Amino acid sequence: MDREALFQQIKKKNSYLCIGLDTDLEKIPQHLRSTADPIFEFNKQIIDATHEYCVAYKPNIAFYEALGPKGWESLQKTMDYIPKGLFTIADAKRGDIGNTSALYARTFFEYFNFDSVTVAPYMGEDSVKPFLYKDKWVILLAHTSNPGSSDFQLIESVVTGRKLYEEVLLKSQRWATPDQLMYVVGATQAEKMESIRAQAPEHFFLVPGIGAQGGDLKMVSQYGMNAQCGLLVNSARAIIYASNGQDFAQRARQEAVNVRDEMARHLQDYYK
Ligand SMILES: O=C(O)c1cc(=O)[nH]c(=O)n1[C@@H]1O[C@H](COP(=O)(O)O)[C@@H](O)[C@H]1O
Repeated sequence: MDREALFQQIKKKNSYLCIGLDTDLEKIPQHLRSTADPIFEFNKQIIDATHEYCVAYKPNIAFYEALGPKGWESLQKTMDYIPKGLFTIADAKRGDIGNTSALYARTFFEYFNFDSVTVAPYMGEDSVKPFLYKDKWVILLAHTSNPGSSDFQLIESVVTGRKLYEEVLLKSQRWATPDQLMYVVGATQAEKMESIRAQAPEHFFLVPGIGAQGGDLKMVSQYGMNAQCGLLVNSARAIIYASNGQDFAQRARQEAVNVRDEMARHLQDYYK
């Protein structure tokens, strides 16, 4: 899916919500656990209940690979089930020497047919470039949402005066256009959103960290939006585990509607 098509989806649905399919056997409702494929059954019902209110789904690969071959099978079935027109993100945080990255890219783009994959920039250009496929996206970690993000990402270069995440933003823009490259910017970094947006004015940002991690959707939207929206804001646990009873899908839908309604207001404010 290209940038314009993504923007059209956002406008059509009045939403830039990405739902994280971080599906954990320990957390899904009891009544699903005896089904043949509880992970897929859960995802299927979540997708049915929420797909009208979001523009993207992001399965975090850890939840699937932890289950071995059965987990990969649940992932494949989930990918086949996600309706056409929704953007898909393999949250795999990969990146290795070139020939290995090329195989990771093949896994997620060719085998599973994801639109995008999250990639760690630490190993540099030759580890990222194999993920640059026609009509696919690299989503590069820039400033992440977790407490440890300050360990390395905020280290300032004595040569350039820039922080490491700022170097990532600056240098990687030479590797790919905003039609192929997005950045991960944590919602918990909302106070830096304005300056990050200034450093990457055109790119889409994948913004995880609202909901369970307490990030601020209003600030993210106010400072992060650009002319093509430029935001995919992710929420996983707060939506998919809104209830662990029989009503889990209905409650997930209600949470998704609530986030969508707030997003619709932010879009209206920006484009008025
Ligand atoms: O790349 C990511 O998606 C990601 C980057 C980041 O900085 N922080 C972050 O939480 N994530 C992912 O986003 C999801 C957040 O889930 P919730 O906190 O449950 O909404 C998890 O799958 C994380 O792995």
